[in-house]
Amino acid sequence: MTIIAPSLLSSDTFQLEKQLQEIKSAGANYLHVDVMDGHYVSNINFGPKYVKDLRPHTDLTLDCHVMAEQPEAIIDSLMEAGADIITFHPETTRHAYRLIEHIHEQGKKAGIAFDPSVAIAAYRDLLPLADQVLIMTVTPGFGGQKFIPDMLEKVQEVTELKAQNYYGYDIEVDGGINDKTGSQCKKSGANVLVAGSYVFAGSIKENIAQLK
Ligand SMILES: O=C(CO)[C@@H](O)[C@H](O)COP(=O)(O)O
Repeated sequence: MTIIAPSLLSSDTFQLEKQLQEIKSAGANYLHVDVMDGHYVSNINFGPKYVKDLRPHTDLTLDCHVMAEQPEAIIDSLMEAGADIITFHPETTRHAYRLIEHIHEQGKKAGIAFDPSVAIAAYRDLLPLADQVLIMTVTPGFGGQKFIPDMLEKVQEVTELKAQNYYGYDIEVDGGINDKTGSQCKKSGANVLVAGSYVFAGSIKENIAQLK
């Protein structure tokens, strides 16, 4: 089954309640929430307060992608606010292994995210612990960017490592995902598709059906 994770970044804040219902009835599974700090990436958007406010309005899995330096400073607040999955970039913290353990101790799922410039080999030792591996298919920071086809090799690499070692992680892709690139990613092994601009432009129902 393909898990569909519409990205909150592309939603219309003033239509959010309606759009949350639309994505849910169209079959979305997660709501992907980008948490940015203006340092690791140059954009700033949602934080723990937003996640806390959002939580009573949706039963979709809140899939928080933390794009921040020293993610340990914000992760506890996100988990307390109701985040279900916390994914961070391992190069942003000194003790990534410990941080995954800490997320698990709070009963949450932990993901590791790979910027297009970061090799899987650099964080190979984290793979057995991860519930989710996020392959960024654009440089993180903004919605509406063009998919980087070379990242399909990275998706294949984590797919092979998963099969060879019986790892349990989901493989998520994020950035420039639409019906065509989503299909390529699925063929390469991805089972979680994050999509922002594609889902929220036009008919949410049809767009999610295409992704599925
Ligand atoms: O993490 C990010 C951007 O850094 C994403 O989650 C975007 O929100 C994806 O937007 P589209 O590329 O699908 O428009």
